[in-house]
Amino acid sequence: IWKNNRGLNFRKLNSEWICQSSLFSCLFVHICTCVFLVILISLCIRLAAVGFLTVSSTVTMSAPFFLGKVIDTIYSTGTDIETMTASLTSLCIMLTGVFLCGGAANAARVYLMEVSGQQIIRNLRGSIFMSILRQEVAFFDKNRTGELINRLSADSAIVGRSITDNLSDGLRAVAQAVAGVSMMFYVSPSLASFVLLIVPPMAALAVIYGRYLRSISKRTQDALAQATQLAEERISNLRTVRAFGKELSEVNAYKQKADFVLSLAKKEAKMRAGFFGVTGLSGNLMILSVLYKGGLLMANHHMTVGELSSFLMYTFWVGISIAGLSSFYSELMKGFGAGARLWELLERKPEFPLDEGHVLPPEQLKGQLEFCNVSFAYPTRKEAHIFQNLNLLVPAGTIMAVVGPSGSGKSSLVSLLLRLYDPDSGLITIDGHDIRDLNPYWLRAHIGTVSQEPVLFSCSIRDNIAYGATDPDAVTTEDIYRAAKVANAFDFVQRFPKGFDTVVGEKGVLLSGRTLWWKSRFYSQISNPKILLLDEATSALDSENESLVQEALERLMEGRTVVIIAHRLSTIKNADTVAVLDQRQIAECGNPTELLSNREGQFRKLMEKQSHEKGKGAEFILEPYPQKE
Ligand SMILES: Nc1ncnc2c1ncn2[C@@H]1O[C@H](COP(=O)(O)OP(=O)(O)OP(=O)(O)O)[C@@H](O)[C@H]1O
Repeated sequence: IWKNNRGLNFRKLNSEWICQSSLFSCLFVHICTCVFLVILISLCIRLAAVGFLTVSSTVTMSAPFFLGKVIDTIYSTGTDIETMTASLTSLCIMLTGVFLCGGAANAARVYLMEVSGQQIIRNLRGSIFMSILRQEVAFFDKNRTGELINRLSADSAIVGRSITDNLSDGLRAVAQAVAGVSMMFYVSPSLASFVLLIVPPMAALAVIYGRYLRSISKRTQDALAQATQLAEERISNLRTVRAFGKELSEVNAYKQKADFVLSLAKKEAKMRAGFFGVTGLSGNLMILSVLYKGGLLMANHHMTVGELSSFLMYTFWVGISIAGLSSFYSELMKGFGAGARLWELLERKPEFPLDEGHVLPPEQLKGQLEFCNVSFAYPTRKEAHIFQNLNLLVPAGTIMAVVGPSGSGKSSLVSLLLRLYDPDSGLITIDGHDIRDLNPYWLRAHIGTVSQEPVLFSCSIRDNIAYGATDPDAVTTEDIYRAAKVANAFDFVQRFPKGFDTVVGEKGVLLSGRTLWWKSRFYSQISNPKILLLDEATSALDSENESLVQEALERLMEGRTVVIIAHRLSTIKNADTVAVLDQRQIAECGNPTELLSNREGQFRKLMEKQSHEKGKGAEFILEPYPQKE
């Protein structure tokens, strides 16, 4: 306002504007404060965890030094029982206090790391889920559901664990190894240099092992994703599996996939066993060499018994830390292996961004649809062209029926209009605007679809209906009842004991099959779209339901641009125009009665074929074909 209205008289600003702007600034400040606090708290949690880690590691690593002092006290005080008791008591009381602090710090560290680890996994899963849902439809043609679910659940858990709990344990092992080695040098530099000769060969072994583990972990997660993919597909299509009696062969197929996972796990186990065997052996060799060389140093009075004991304990601790480090390294490499695909998924930019850089058309939508020289092939089957230079115009407010043989591309037209795919060349426009320039959310909100395979989510019928609205929370019960009445389904749903609160099962199977799927999907046209795409809308209905739905459809089609994709005469009887799809183009387009009167025409032949299939003669088509008034 300051920039654009320099001549603005501030006295003229009304109090409502001032109230609103101060409300917005308050809200803005509140949001900023909340975000800042959340960041501060999570930072504090991590800092506190690191603090507790430092305290617990310092206490742990100082223990051998003080225990060595206790031993030396025992030796130096000789046989004077009273002095020894006094010295030992004070030393032990002091050390018990220190150890208590160390124990408490360790418990706090484990708790904090566990909590922040779970937070990281939650955030990771949220980001992956968002990244999956943002991808274009063609991505889901190439990547199967089961595989993606495996990435979301199993892979993210492995990656999360490897960078949280594991990282905390790894940091602790590093801190303790560094402190232990330093103390070993402090207690006896010559003994330390001798013992640590074993480290370089162990490090080389660890690098080789890490590389192997990383690649095998990637292969294992891929194999697991394939097994999950098979299971997901078969479980979600259980009725087909049961109908063909394929349970046993499917179990065998799954077992084969699981066997492959097992064989990879066995390879990993062999490698792990070898590595941990070698690290265990080297730990014992270190202890042995300490005793050997340390014994000699003691004999030459270069070391006291307390120093040797401290050194021995440090060697134990360093050994344990190295074992911890190798398991940290293994888990980290496993995490990297499992994470490779996750990063790909997180990094992947969808081919059509959901909302960036798009505009809303300035004027009110009328609903004219046009395909201009459209050529298209599915990204997974680039060689099979679905359309080549296809042209089609659907004037605003008219009803166009698209017919054609199976596989001619009728449903593909709908997919292109919804911008689930982009054409390879040519233009698709709505009111003259290229749909690629329009905001996809806006586009889909103004196009209502009733698809061949409508799906219900496993929640109440009420929630399923509200799902179609732009803001489901704003949908009132009256809106839901109205949508159901328009769809001729109000009485039908009210007959359920819980009415609109009836929870439907997976894919709506708790209700009476496909009839309800279709109807319920239809309720979701609650957003009152200007353009309706009906894909095989009534193909799954019995005659009673078909007439109910037909009646509802007729009511709904009023004043909208409608594209009906159907084979049936009954479903296209209201059409103003019929377009026949064949050979990747529109073969015929015109008034249905005129098209039917052409005996050599494609539409006539299609309809004749259908009426013969129904056991009726060709006359059937011409005689009762309803004339639109
Ligand atoms: N996602 C996809 N990926 C690759 N090919 C596809 C995809 N969807 C459909 N097809 C293929 O595109 C062609 C046209 O399919 P489409 O479903 O549009 O035809 P249709 O005329 O609606 O068929 P029907 O009447 O049998 O439903 C078919 O050969 C089909 O196998």
